[in-house]
Amino acid sequence: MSYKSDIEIAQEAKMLHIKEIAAKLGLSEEDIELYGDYKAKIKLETYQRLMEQEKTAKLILTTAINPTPAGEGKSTTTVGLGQALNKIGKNTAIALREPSLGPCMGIKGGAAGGGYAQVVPMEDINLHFTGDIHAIGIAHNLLSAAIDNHIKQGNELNLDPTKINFKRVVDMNDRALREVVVGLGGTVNGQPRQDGYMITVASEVMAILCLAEGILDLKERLGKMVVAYSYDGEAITAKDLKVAGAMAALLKDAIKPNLVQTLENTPAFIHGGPFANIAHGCNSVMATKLALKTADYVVTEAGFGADLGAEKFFNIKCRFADLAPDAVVVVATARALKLHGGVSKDELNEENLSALAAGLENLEKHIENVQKFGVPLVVAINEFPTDTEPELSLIKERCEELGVEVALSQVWAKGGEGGIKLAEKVLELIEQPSDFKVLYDVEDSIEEKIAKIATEIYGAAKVNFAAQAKKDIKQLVKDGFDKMPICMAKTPVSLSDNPALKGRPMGFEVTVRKINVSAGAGFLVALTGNVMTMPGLPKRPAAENIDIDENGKITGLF
Ligand SMILES: Nc1ncnc2c1ncn2[C@@H]1O[C@H](COP(=O)(O)OP(=O)(O)O)[C@@H](O)[C@H]1O
Ligand SMILES: O=COP(=O)(O)O
Repeated sequence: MSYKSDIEIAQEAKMLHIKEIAAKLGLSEEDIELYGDYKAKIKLETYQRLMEQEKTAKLILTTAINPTPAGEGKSTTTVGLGQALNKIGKNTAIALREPSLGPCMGIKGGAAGGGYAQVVPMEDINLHFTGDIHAIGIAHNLLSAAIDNHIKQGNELNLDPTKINFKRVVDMNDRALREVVVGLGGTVNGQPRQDGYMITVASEVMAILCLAEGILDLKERLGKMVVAYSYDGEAITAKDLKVAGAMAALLKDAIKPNLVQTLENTPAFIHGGPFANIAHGCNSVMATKLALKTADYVVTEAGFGADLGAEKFFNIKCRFADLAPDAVVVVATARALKLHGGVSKDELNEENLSALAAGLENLEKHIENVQKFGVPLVVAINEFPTDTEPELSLIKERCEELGVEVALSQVWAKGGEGGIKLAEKVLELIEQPSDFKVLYDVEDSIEEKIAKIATEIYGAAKVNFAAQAKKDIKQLVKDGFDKMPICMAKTPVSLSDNPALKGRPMGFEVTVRKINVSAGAGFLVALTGNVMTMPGLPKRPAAENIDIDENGKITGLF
């Protein structure tokens, strides 16, 4: 059976003018800054005014099991559930992250949902959108330039060029930039040193934009960014380099959340785009709080599986922003469960009940993990065209055996109509008490916090700290940075730090090789495995399928 592509469906959308979408949320034309007819930013003064209101909506988080590289449908389910709730008369908004151009041009494709559950205009959203990620990149690279310029201009801060832990960024998957040498060409060009590039969404500036609540908070956080150490081991910050103000100025528009709509005209706040394997993987606090103040129900998502995005949503975003989710949707797919049951990537479309049954252990662990945070949950079986009835029934039956709510979600194929059963289950859950609690106390030691996440959420038997990680901990304690939440940098395809361990690995050990401080974001990043901060393009990049005609119509973007 042939299906319309995402972009074909999106280009047929009957969009309302963004003023009408804003009006659905009680926002007037004075509250928004138009970016054409279908995109807008919310003014900061509107944000401040709304934050003074008592009202707050019910908050639903969409997470998933450990995904295949293509993703299992969190964004799609978030959009579809938002559409379904509106279809049954609930005033609902969604809050998503904005796509990075790297995956768009690489393997993943867009992050605007899929099928009949997409945000639109998807070409704009997936390409430059309102320029936020470009602004984040240039603010980040201003700081990089300031570091090398400081060394060139006399190095008053006694900065040790071998202790710069701040790479440059670009919003593209470009493995050739992972390790570079800068400052070549003689002293006129500065002092040669090894450097490298990360993908922009891995920048701490992105995390800061997603956690800040206004310009002054943004500027203060930017100033706290630790970018290097002096020869006598003192932390050197963006404020020491005197560029925090300029960085904040470059972000004056990026800090404002974006408003667009879904295919069924559900309001969608899209703002910030950190990945969940190398950063905290959640859209901005400001966008989420705007949605909570203007709608009655808010559906938001966190990246990759519940061991990454959801864990960080609970332990970092909710902790900092004083949020308490009322329900969680755990997206599961037959294809990902078969992968966890041992099926190879190119056989995922064939029915395999024994592999599916084996792979269900991954879903079971994620169910247990979400339950540790005290929030009611429902499993959404995201139906793919290749799924068979026996496969879908097997997943449903296991959930029922576990005493867990479960609903078949057909939002990709049917839009909101395909999510009504899921929406009804979510509404039932929301009536139950939610006893949300974080997993650890920030006052615990760094080792204890990391061990808690690895053993409780991943199922690890033990955590090993490499020599460098132990050195990092000593420095972090000396600098007073040890009482912060932890942002684990780990592979998304396994509960463990080993991509090869599928299903529900047991008895494994997690090794933390390095720990960086994101002092502006307010968390520590614990690096495991060989997590890439600069992905590479695949053999056949998605970019090869993208084109534009003489009328500006884009094709091949998915
Ligand atoms: N039920 C489905 N059937 C077919 N394709 C789907 C379905 N759900 C999602 N997709 C596609 O899979 C990819 C990943 O979906 P997405 O919602 O972005 O996942 P995630 O947010 O978990 O990464 C997208 O290309 C999307 O169009
Ligand atoms: O950070 C990763 O996000 P997705 O799960 O949406 O790819």
